[in-house]
Amino acid sequence: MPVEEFVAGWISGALGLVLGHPFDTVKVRLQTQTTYQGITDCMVKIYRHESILGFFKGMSFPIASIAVVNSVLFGVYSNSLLALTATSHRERRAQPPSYTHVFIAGCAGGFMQAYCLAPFDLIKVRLQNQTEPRAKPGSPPPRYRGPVHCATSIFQKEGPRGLFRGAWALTLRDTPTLGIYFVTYEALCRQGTPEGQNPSSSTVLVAGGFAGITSWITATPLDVIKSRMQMDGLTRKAYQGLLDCVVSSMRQEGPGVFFRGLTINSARAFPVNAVTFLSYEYLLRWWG
Ligand SMILES: C[N+](C)(C)CCCC[C@H](N)C(=O)O
Repeated sequence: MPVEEFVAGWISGALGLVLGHPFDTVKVRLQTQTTYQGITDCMVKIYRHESILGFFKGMSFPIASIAVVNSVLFGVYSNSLLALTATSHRERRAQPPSYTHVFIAGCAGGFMQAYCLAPFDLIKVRLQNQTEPRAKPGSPPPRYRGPVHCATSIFQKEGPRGLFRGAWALTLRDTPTLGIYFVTYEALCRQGTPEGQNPSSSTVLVAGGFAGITSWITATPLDVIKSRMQMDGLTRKAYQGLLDCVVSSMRQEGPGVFFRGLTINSARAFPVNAVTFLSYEYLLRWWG
């Protein structure tokens, strides 16, 4: 099994992640808290109360976990294509796989990475939702002191299954939308590149950026549900399950609730995925 794809997936994912984390914090807050009027209000409040560090809450853990998550996504994707089409990544420019194969391989990668991502994403969301300023003398300490403390408290209070809270919503969110992600990337790359050649850097940046946007647009409704399920059970249990979360969110807040965080998700998705695909392509070319 070729491993370059796993390593390239990890490095490129980490680069994209740092760039996109501040957007991600704003998004999670908008989706799960009602105290903010919109993106700007949320950004100003985070900055005032929590300083610039507020935007980077919960980042150290995703950086570590992206090693697993992105390498699983890209590694499984590329190896599934190898199984489906019998072509390695080097041969795929000359013999491009069909979009159906790209979609299936993308879904396979998405499904596998969702399970690895679930506990890490849960911890990220819980930490991002802590609004207490850091280390202010006299103020009550936040519920979780950091990622490890967060993981152990969830484990103790909610059991091992607690670490997989929201995992179903996450799998449903990621399986089809990562299929869409790779299909968009491939389609845009092919359109901007003469046959048989490697796409140029600018083509890769644009194709990667739009792949991120289309994938996030389609993922946002389930992203809202996923974040809410992950926060559920912290103080009291509000939802009976995934469907109940969909129905009660819709009843209480109207259909617009499913698009919370869409603008910020898209704004974040372009740079993050442009950088992810550019570094992924270059690392693979560099390794021959
Ligand atoms: C499928 N879904 C849109 C949910 C995620 C796509 C992940 C791509 C990239 N790691 C990012 O964080 O943007």
